[in-house]
Amino acid sequence: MSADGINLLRAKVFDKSKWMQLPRDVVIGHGVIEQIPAVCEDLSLGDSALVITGDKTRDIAGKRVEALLAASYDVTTFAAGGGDPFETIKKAEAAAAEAAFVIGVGGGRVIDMAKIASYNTDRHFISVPTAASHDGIASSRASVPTADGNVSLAAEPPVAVIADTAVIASAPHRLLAAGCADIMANYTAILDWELSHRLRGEPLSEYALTLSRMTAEILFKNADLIKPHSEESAWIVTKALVSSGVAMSIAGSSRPGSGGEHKFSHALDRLAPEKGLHGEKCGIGAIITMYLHGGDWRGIRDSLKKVGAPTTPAGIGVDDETAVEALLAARTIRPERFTILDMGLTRESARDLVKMLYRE
Ligand SMILES: NC(=O)C1=CN([C@@H]2O[C@H](COP(=O)(O)OP(=O)(O)OC[C@H]3O[C@@H](n4cnc5c(N)ncnc54)[C@H](OP(=O)(O)O)[C@@H]3O)[C@@H](O)[C@H]2O)C=CC1
Ligand SMILES: O=C(CO)COP(=O)(O)O
Ligand SMILES: [Zn+2]
Repeated sequence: MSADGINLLRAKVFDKSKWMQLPRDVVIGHGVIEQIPAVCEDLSLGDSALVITGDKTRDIAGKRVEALLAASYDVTTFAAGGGDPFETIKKAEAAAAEAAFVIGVGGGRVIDMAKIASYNTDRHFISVPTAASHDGIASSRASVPTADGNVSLAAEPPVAVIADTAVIASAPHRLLAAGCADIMANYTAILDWELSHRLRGEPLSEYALTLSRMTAEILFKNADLIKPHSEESAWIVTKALVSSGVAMSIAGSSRPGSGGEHKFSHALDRLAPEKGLHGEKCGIGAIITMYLHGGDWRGIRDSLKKVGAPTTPAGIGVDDETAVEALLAARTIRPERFTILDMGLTRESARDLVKMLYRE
């Protein structure tokens, strides 16, 4: 099924896509997963819950969420495994239609699936991230891969975020570092947005832009504090990811957090599907787009190194020529989203950039 098809699945009573919807309860800390029943009660969400969770994350936290809710709610589980994402979303929607509210327990893919299923069935959605790997934790957008590159769809923002730092700190450090990289990419995303505003008259939200930049700045300043398997680090990064997601909800688009570096990442999703995490690819892309903007690309590279994120295509097992292809293909993904990569990049200049900027 296509991205257009998925929008047709939605038969809403009213259109909330232009509303600024933000989470009401944000609970971040050690052991807070145990507070899920209290949060559900606080929000009076109804008496039946659908838990959407992943293959690995079900054991990590999904089963615990099911057990905690079972005492007071009718609980059904939907396993969001692999396969065609739109087919899986369609099945998740059928399950969501039978429940009063939806809980997504997992990484970015699972959370996006849960928020689309919630949006298309008008159900409240609770976000329970098992990793601080992406800034979709609290946003009103969902990113779904298609043959033409990722599409960014309007989706249900979480009415609550419950982020247990004990769970998040136990995840492989690579996931946390990817979350840092996804946020550092905000720097170049907003430069692209400003460029498009100046050159093309694209509307700009000062609030969303400022929040996105401030979030990146705070993380940038705290990069030395980000350590593997530390709950303090999990707390710092998760708060930043929530804040970045709120910027997207304010803007009503992913513009504050997604520019040319994200298009590069989406191009790699197609050209080298099994290589690298979303945030890792965005961080690597941001080094080049920051250089092209004439900004502090070394600062981005050094901060990525500090938090333990890769800084070269080789760092995620991608060869230089594939990175060149991805830079060129990036422009064809969501061409309406103007970025620095639309400013005259050639194959020759892409090769020079990859050679110059991706030396260790
Ligand atoms: N909506 C938005 O605004 C945004 C959306 N995104 C989207 O998010 C996705 C990227 O998210 P990301 O989390 O990097 O990737 P995934 O959701 O694909 O997760 C990566 C892997 O990590 C596993 N995992 C998650 N938590 C843990 C844990 N605690 N311990 C061990 N393994 C764990 C997952 O398991 P499992 O198999 O259970 O899933 C999966 O195998 C992309 O699809 C991207 O487009 C990114 C940024 C913003
Ligand atoms: O990843 C995002 C922000 O970090 C948003 O995703 P898109 O690039 O698909 O809009
Ligand atoms: Zn991202």
